[in-house]
Amino acid sequence: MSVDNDDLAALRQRIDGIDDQILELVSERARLAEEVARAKARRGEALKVYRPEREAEILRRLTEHNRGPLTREQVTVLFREVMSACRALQQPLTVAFLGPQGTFTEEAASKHFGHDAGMSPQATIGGVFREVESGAAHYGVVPVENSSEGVVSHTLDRFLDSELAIVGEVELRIHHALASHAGGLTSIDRVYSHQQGLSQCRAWLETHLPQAERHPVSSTAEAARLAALEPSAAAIASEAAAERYGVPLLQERIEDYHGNTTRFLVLGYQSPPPSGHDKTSLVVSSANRSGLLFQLLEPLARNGIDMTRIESRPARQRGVWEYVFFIDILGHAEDESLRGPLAEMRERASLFRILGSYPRAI
Ligand SMILES: O=C(O)C(=O)Cc1ccccc1
Repeated sequence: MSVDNDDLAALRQRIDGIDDQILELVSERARLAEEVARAKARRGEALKVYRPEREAEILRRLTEHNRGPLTREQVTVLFREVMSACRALQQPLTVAFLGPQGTFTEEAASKHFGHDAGMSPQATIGGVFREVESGAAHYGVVPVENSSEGVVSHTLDRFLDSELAIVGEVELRIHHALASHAGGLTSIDRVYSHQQGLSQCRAWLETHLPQAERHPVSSTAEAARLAALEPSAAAIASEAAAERYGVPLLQERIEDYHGNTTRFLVLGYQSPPPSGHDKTSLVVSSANRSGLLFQLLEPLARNGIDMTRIESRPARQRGVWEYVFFIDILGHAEDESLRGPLAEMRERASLFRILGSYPRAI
């Protein structure tokens, strides 16, 4: 054996030794999680397996301590999986998401909860809300806005008649692929995708598939499922969805904007306590008179509170040309700095509801 081979064998042996230590430590962490569950049971306390603020704190601390060579994202993925496996030992979580399998929402849900959560696909966004409202799922994940295309209005509208709270947010880079059994672009006569997928690839479609009809369907994965059945149809979906439904890829990365990102919300019953890096989502409305939106927002401006989003939607139950505003601000509703301004807004508004305070996406 050459010296080089001896060196390699020694390095591999060290790696084996480290793997044994990692396994030992991860097992110890898992045993502690089980211990917490037993201690809570003895005291008759409700077991709260998923604590978004605690998980966010852990990830923030670890990524701050990280000195490389693994990236911040890699460290986050590893530890999310460790936490997911430990949580599953305490109690299996069920997470409803906009399905079928292979949607971007499923990817967002796995990114957030890790692969040890039980995933429950729903055909519609409304179905995800219902599944959590009825208690059939512990949490739900739905798309809410895209960096280039704006809001998923159905998600916002659904909040107006739901008691659910926002307990977290997830951001995901989105790459779209065109998948089809057609031999080439010229033989495609229809394109299926979620409305957001069609919009995010509008310019590409106009250039490359001007002849094809656009068919919005309930999700990109549903589009891939349909394209698998029709040889002259194509789907705009993720590469993973195309693979799952057995549809060949014709073109990758067809999104019009580099950096295309979608934000998803995690739905649950109760917002978590402050993590130190939080966001708060509100829905507000006031009578339709000039200057009232300004008055509603003035306490935020006066107190230097950062607003990251404002979206207006028709307030259907309140009459024609009445609007509600969905507002995101930085901070937690329980933070001292937010309490006063929020109380002032509440006084000025005809409708005021805090949808949730939750850790900002990492
Ligand atoms: O249809 C999906 O896969 C979704 O999860 C909704 C969506 C569609 C397009 C971009 C991001 C999310």
